[in-house]
Amino acid sequence: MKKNIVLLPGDGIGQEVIQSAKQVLEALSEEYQHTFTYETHSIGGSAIDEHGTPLPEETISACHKADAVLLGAVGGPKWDQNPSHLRPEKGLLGIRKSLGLFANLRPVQGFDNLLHASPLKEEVVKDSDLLIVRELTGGLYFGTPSERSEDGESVVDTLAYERSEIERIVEKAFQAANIRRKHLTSVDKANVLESSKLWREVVEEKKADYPEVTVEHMLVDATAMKLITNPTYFDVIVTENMFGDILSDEASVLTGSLGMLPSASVREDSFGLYEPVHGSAPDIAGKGVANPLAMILSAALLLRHSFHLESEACLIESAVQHVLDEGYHTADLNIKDGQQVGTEKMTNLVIDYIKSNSATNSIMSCYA
Ligand SMILES: NC(=O)C1=CN([C@@H]2O[C@H](COP(=O)(O)OP(=O)(O)OC[C@H]3O[C@@H](n4cnc5c(N)ncnc54)[C@H](O)[C@@H]3O)[C@@H](O)[C@H]2O)C=CC1
Ligand SMILES: CC(C)CC(=O)C(=O)O
Ligand SMILES: [Mg+2]
Repeated sequence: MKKNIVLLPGDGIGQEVIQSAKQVLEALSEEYQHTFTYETHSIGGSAIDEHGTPLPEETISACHKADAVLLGAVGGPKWDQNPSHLRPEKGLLGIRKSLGLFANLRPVQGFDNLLHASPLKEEVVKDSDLLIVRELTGGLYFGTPSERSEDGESVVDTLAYERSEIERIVEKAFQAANIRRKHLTSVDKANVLESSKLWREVVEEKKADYPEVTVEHMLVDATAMKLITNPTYFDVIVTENMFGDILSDEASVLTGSLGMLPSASVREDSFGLYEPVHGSAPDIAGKGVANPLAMILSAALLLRHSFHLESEACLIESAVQHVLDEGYHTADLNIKDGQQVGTEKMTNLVIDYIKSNSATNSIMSCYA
């Protein structure tokens, strides 16, 4: 298979973990004789430094031509205080919007050997396996006006949705629930927000199309509590952009680290931009200690969703599981036993497993 992948390393540890994902893809494509070509473009703070804008035209145009995109992370203290039109986040929000990536799929699946890495009790975390379907191109992060008054004394942000935007994300969530455990939790704040009332209406309308899926509505504050007290309760969660952003960082606690959560930002066709849930982690950037597994698992999602390479995706996931089972872990994972390794060593361990198991590829673990 011949495919062109655009790499957007971004800032901080984005620059480090994207190299890990690329190396894993290179090893895998060699084993399976695929021809993947890579083009690297800038986004975020590093793009401001190089081009004076967080989202250069050439980055946008390369992404539109690509078969899939891998993104590291953007932002950092150097740029975060800039005027809003220069904020690196505009670069990330901008590329998601430009590519029409309205759905962000965030699978949260614990690995057996990381049960102790979570600060939560093992019996609470065990068997948690959920999917957060986050609306990605609307809601509070995109609504206008979003500004500060001239005197600086008042501010406004806007949470706006069109019915059609809610319909398409809710449809995605029903589809996902239908092929998983058929339990959909729609999360909102309908006791306060108009947008949530319309959201509920749409979910209620759509459920007739999926009679086998059990649907419920849950307020976001209660969901935040239940997510860490009874995570196995959840199968698929669908929610507004900012709620999904916050709940997924919270859900990462179930897996032991934010460095373990991959994501796929997708639309109706098979194109996608794949990005870890975490940010640029300026506190550890440049030290060679970042956990590359969220980024590597995002590459697995790319292979599965955009290229339909299920065996290859599963091999990456099996490799991650195997390396963790062997006791290797990066510093973010609070594990007493086992061996702590840096980004490069962790990446090489994953690659070693891929190289020695591509012929037999016993599928040990796959995200739905
Ligand atoms: N998708 C993106 O590009 C995102 C960008 N950001 C940006 O990243 C910058 C830093 O934001 P923070 O709030 O600190 O969030 P963050 O996700 O970068 O880091 C939060 C904490 O988790 C740790 N962490 C995150 N990923 C890790 C990994 N792979 N391995 C080991 N430890 C990891 C960090 O060291 C830090 O202690 C800001 O500029 C923010 O705007 C934040 C979230 C998402
Ligand atoms: C710019 C932010 C919305 C990035 C972020 O935190 C995320 O997408 O998870
Ligand atoms: Mg986030």
